[in-house]
Amino acid sequence: MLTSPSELSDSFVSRDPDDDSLRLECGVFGIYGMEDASAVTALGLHALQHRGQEACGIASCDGRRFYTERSHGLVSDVFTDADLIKRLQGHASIGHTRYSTAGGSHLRNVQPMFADLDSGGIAIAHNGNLTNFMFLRTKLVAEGAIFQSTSDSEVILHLIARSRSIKIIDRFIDTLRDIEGGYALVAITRKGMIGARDPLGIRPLVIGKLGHAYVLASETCALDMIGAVFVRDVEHGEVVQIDEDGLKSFKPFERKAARPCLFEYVYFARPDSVVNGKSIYEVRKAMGRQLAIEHPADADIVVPVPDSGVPASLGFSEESGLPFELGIIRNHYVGRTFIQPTQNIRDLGVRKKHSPNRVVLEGKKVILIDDSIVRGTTSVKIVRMVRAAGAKEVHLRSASPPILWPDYYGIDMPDRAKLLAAQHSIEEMRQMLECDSLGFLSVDGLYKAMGHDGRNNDQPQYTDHYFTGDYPTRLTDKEIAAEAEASGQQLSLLANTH
Ligand SMILES: O=P(O)(O)OC[C@H]1O[C@H](OP(=O)(O)OP(=O)(O)O)[C@H](O)[C@@H]1O
Ligand SMILES: NC(=O)CC[C@H](N)C(=O)O
Ligand SMILES: [Mg+2]
Repeated sequence: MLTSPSELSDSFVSRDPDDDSLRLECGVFGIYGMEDASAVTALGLHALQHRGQEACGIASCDGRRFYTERSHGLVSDVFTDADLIKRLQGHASIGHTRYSTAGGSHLRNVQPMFADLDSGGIAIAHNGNLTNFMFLRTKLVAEGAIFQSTSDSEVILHLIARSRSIKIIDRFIDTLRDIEGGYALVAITRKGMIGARDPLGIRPLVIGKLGHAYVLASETCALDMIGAVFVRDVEHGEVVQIDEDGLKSFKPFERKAARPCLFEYVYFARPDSVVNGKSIYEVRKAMGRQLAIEHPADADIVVPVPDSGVPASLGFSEESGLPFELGIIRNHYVGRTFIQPTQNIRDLGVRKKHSPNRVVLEGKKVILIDDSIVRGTTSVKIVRMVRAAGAKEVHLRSASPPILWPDYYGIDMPDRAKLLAAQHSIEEMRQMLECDSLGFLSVDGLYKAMGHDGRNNDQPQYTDHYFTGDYPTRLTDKEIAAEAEASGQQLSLLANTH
């Protein structure tokens, strides 16, 4: 008998049991008008690897036929050989690095996804998460649609296929009118490339140029990687169509103020990227400076929890005048499939990702800075480790506010029951994390670091729902999820595909 978990729990992804940290989302890349476009895409995906390490894929088109390759694993493991351009031919190509947020970690959910339309083929790659995907999928299946995956992104293909509009761009726009949530999309057809960003600009997408070729990418670091110049961000709610006549822009939605995701700035984006005109590195340093103003401590050194705690620690050190020291060393070669056969080995495994630098820590009063505390798993390990290495005091600081609410727009966050700050007071957390003091950047402080006077509560400049519970869109699926779960509804009876 075929059995599978319901789609609600199909977002299962095998994790290293010690790896409870926040997970990434996805990266998208596209290039149109370049010979051997797939090779450039592979390069671009290398720069977007930090956004998703579960799987990756590339699709290309030579104007007539489409070619795709999708696989589990890292870009450097999957797209290695020189034959790539023979297998994935053409002047147009898109790529994806995935960390699943809807649909499990199965090969059938890996992107780009391809569909044959009556008007020709289309391949699509999606970063983000649709908040009404269950609703749409249920409706489509009732109408006879046959889904090949359990990913939210496939809904987009079905809607494009069913649109009655003639031109592909209109079919695309019809689809965007039906979907809710966060998305940065890139797609190729036989004639060109399309890019789109959700009406609030929750997920990022930029436009670049490499010679005459147009490039679309989640982050500017992918443009830097291939030597492309940055042209501009795709605007919130904007759809761009790129073909041999150049780039056309469409703004099909009722104009709303943008609300990009603050977590891109706190954690996701690479420090060398510029997102919506702001340097990630600079704003993270500013978060650290603001944190030093809000939560100073009588200490000797400022130590980052690498990697993403580093820029904030530099800012904290600058503002406080305390020296910045690398008191914890991060091992970059730790695989995520480490198998721990016994508890003993598991305990040793605590050090596999981070190790204390005893020379720096011994006898010191340490300010330990991380960008965020989600479940607290990283923090408790590291505080203990720093103390065991001889630190006299450990003052833990988070360069973002307490995370109280989960995300539904493409970030894999645990539900409220597992979010440390949603369950405990600051003092309770301090005790659980075994630190001498604990401080979080305030919400207004975070907005100040982003260059504002504070949060504009009437019209927040960003989406900050994980800190405030103020979700910027409808959460249609969440509303129907409880009902679906109660009735034991399953999206797919196919247990897995390899
Ligand atoms: O409270 P927790 O549930 O442990 O999650 C929070 C941690 O997860 C993230 O780091 P991660 O290890 O994912 O990546 P990084 O090396 O880029 O900082 C984040 O930077 C925190 O360190
Ligand atoms: N995190 C993401 O952006 C993932 C994209 C899409 N929701 C998927 O699960 O494949
Ligand atoms: Mg970290």
